[in-house]
Amino acid sequence: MIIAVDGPAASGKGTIARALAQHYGLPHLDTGLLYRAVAANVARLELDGAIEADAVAACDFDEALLDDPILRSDAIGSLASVVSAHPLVRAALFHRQKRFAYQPGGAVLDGRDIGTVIAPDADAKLFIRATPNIRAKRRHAELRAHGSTISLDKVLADIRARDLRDSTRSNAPLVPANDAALLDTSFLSIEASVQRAIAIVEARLQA
Ligand SMILES: Nc1ncnc2c1ncn2[C@@H]1O[C@H](COP(=O)(O)OP(=O)(O)OP(=O)(O)O)[C@@H](O)[C@H]1O
Ligand SMILES: Nc1ccn([C@@H]2O[C@H](COP(=O)(O)O)[C@@H](O)[C@H]2O)c(=O)n1
Repeated sequence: MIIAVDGPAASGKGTIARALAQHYGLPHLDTGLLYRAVAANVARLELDGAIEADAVAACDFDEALLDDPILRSDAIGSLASVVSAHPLVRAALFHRQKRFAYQPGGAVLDGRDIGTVIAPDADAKLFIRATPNIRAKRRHAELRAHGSTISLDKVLADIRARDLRDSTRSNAPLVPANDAALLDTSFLSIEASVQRAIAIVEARLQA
């Protein structure tokens, strides 16, 4: 079974995807981490992420980078959204994601284009939403808990900029797949969001 979980920054898709993976005993891939690793590599090599050739040169990153806490920073999230707009960067990461999705037994993937591009025939597709203000508050609390001193206003501005960039790029934009179930977590607890997500998957499996 393949479960695709998409949605904008800090909507809760990763939290839900991890819980679904645990519930169904499936492996999980946070595809945003791959783009964040490219961004961190761009920064490390002092390249310009807005230049496609520079971003492509950073796609060959060390696997250990995926565990580096630097990937969780707000700045790397924003740079990831810049490098991810380049078609050749998306092409460089495409097969890895596809292989993960179509491995024997299935998988859960979360990102921006899982239901539309990576696994268009996924058994269940969820598109997770929450208001920008609520997403910013959640992400701000998370960053602060990890020692960041970033302001809530800056987090909100970055989330709005990222939403715009991710949803208006020409290649694999952030849009719900036609057959995705929409789940707004704005006024749901994590527990309630996960229960709704499981109910959606169950309904899809029985359809
Ligand atoms: N329903 C919820 N209620 C309160 N907090 C939540 C809820 N869902 C997620 N969170 C918290 O919000 C933050 C962002 O959630 P999460 O990392 O799952 O979002 P995401 O969409 O995967 O973000 P990213 O943009 O990094 O991919 C985390 O700190 C998480 O614990
Ligand atoms: N399937 C994906 C996943 C992510 N991106 C881009 O990466 C940025 C960081 O992603 P997070 O999920 O870790 O926030 C995101 O803003 C997207 O630009 C993507 O394009 N496709």
